[in-house]
Amino acid sequence: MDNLVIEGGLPLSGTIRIHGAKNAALPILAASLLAEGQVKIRNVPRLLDIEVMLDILRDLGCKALHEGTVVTVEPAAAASSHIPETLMRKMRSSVFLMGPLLARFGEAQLYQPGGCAIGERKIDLHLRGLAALGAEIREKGSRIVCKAQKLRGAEVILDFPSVGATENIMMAAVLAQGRTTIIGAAREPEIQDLQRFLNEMGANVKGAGTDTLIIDGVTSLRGCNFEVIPDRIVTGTVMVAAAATRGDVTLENTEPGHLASLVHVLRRAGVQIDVGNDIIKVSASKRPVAVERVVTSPYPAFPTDLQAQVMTFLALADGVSMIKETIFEGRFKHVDELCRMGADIRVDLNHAFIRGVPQLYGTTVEATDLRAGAALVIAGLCAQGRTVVEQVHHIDRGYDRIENMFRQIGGNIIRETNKTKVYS
Ligand SMILES: CC(=O)N[C@H]1[C@@H](OP(=O)(O)OP(=O)(O)OC[C@H]2O[C@@H](n3ccc(=O)[nH]c3=O)[C@H](O)[C@@H]2O)O[C@H](CO)[C@@H](O)[C@@H]1O
Ligand SMILES: C=C(OP(=O)(O)O)C(=O)O
Repeated sequence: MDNLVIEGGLPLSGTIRIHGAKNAALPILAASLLAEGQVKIRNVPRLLDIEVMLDILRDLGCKALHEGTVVTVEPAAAASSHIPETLMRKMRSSVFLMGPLLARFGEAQLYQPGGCAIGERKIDLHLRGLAALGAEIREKGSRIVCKAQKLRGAEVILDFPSVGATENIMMAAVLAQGRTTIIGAAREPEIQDLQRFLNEMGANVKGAGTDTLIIDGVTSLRGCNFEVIPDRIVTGTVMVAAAATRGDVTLENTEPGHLASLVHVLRRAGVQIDVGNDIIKVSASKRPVAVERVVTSPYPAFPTDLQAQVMTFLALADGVSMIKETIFEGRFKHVDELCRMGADIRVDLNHAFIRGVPQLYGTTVEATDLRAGAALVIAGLCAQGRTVVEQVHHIDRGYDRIENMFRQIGGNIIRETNKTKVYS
C-alpha cells in the first residue's frame, strides 16, 4: 500500500504541462470497439482506470497497447461480448462498454460496475436509453444481459443529464438503424470529445455541447487517429493547489474555456488568473476571501469533481463559505479528514459550511475517493508540518503520479511504497 508524504508550507511555482483527460479517454477507448480498423489515440494519460479499460478490451479479444501516451487498439480481433465481474467491479467506467458491445455484437453480458463510493450511482438511465433503442435487458443480481437483433434509432429523453448515460446511448446509436435524438443530454466537454472521435471514425453525430444530440446511424465505422483533450479536472486541481499555497504557476496544454466556473470562483476569492490560448497562469500572494456560495451542477456549472479541492482552498479563506453538492449524495467524505488537519467545516445534508482558518496542520489522513484524495494532497501542501495521505490507489485512478506533478512545481511530496521512498 502506497502513502504520499508531504512537507507542507511551500508556495508552488513554475510551469507544468497537463495530461490528457481520463473522462474523455475512457469512453473513447470503449468506443474504439466499434471500429473495423486500427484506432490510434494520443494524449492518453497513464492512469489505473485507463489500464483497467485496456485490460477489459484485451479480455474481449482486442489488441491494445499503451506506449508513452499513445494507445493503439486493434478492435477487429474482439470475439467476446462478456465482461467478467472482477473487471467490471474495478471501476465505474467499465459500464461504457455496454453500448459498444451491444452495437457490435448485438449482445452485452456484464455486471454492475464498481467505482468510488461517492453515492449510489445507479445505471437506470443507461439501461432505459438502450432499451429505447430496442435492447432487451435482463438483470439478475448484479448480472446484466442486454440483447438486440438490430438497434433502431429512437427518441431518448434523459430525466437528468447523466454524462455516462449520454455517452453509452451515443455509442450504441452510431450503428443503429435510423435517427436517434437524445433530449436532455449532458453537455460536458468530454461528450464533445466523444462526438469528435465517433465522427472521425465515420459516424454522424451532431449537437454535442447542447442538450440535444442527433445521431444518424451508419453501417460501419473505420479506424482513426485521434488526440484526447486536456484533463480539465487535473487542470483545476493544479490551479486550486497553486492558489491555496499562494504560489505562482503556469499551466500548459489546457482548455481555459472548460474551466470558466472555477476561474470565476477563484477570482472572487482574490486569486489572479490570466488566460491565454492554451495557457492558464495562477498567482496568489495573500489569504483568499471566503466565497459565499459554490454549487456543483452539470456543465457548464461548477464541477462536482473539483468540489473537494475547492473546499480545501476555502478552508483557508478569510470568512465563511458555503458549498452545495447537488450531483453525488456521498461526496463530503473529505470533510472529516480536513477537520482532522484543523479545518472548521460543518455539514448539513448536501451543504458544507466552511469557516476559514488561518492554518492547517499535517497529520495522517485517508483518501476515501479520487478527488477527496486530491483535496487532501492540496491540504498537505498548504499545511504546517508533515501530512501522510493513505489509500493512494484512489488518487492513481485520475492523476498520473500526482507526487511527480506537484514536485515539478516545487511541492515537497514523495511516495512511500512498502516503506521505500520513491522520488521519480
Ligand atoms: C468517467 C466519467 O466521465 N466520470 C464522470 C461522470 O460520471 P457519471 O457518468 O457516472 O456521472 P453521471 O452524470 O451519470 O451521474 C450524475 C448523477 O446522476 C445519477 N445517475 C446517473 C446515471 C443513471 O443511470 N442514473 C442516475 O441516477 C448518479 O447517481 C449521479 O447522482 O460524470 C460525473 C458528473 O459530472 C463526474 O463526477 C465523473 O467524474
Ligand atoms: C468520480 C470520478 O470518476 P468516475 O466516474 O470514474 O468514478 C472522477 O473522475 O472524479
